[in-house]
Amino acid sequence: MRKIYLVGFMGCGKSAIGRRLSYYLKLPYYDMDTEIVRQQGMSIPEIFEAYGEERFREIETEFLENFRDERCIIATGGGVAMKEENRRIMRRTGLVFFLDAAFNDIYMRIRNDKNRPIVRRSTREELEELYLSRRKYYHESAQIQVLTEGRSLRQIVEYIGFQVNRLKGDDVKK
Ligand SMILES: Nc1ncnc2c1ncn2[C@@H]1O[C@H](COP(=O)(O)OP(=O)(O)O)[C@@H](O)[C@H]1O
Ligand SMILES: O=C(O)C1=C[C@@H](OP(=O)(O)O)[C@@H](O)[C@H](O)C1
Ligand SMILES: [Mg+2]
Repeated sequence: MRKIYLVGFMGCGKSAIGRRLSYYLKLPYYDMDTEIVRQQGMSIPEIFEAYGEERFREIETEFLENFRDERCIIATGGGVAMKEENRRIMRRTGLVFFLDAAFNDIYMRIRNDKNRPIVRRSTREELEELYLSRRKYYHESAQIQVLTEGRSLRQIVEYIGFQVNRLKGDDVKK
């Protein structure tokens, strides 16, 4: 059962695109953060505060391991692709898209967001450093890179939809 995973840095559009792609491809959609918040009965900042980031990372892996075998779209959180185990699970069970966006655009979108604890605790410089250090892992996890700069959500959805249909049933590089 092949899933469609969206990976990339905070604010690259995983959640917004996942939701729209779900209508476009007529597939169920799940946002990992939303699912984890529901499971835990706490917001993301509350989980970070109460259990620490490490425990949040374990919860993410547990989610990927245990999620039902269903053809669906999953928007990951921006840190999910950092763990080798997570990358392995995603590539084994689906097609992974890296939504690549420019740091300046990302920063404008996330800088005032109170719901992202990493943004709250970091300076712009620290976030840019994190953005640069994480790129390698987004590349490693994804079979397909999507350049989103200067593109509307609709254009990105249509492009991903096209790639999904093109690759249907094909064996992509694991
Ligand atoms: N290509 C884009 N064009 C316009 N707005 C975008 C684009 N990508 C993301 N956004 C907007 O940026 C904000 C953050 O996106 P979001 O989907 O929450 O990112 P992520 O889930 O990757 O952290 C949302 O308001 C979203 O609509
Ligand atoms: O990049 C990260 O480490 C995180 C990204 C967030 O998801 P988004 O990428 O949807 O913002 C959320 O999982 C959490 O705040 C940690
Ligand atoms: Mg999101």
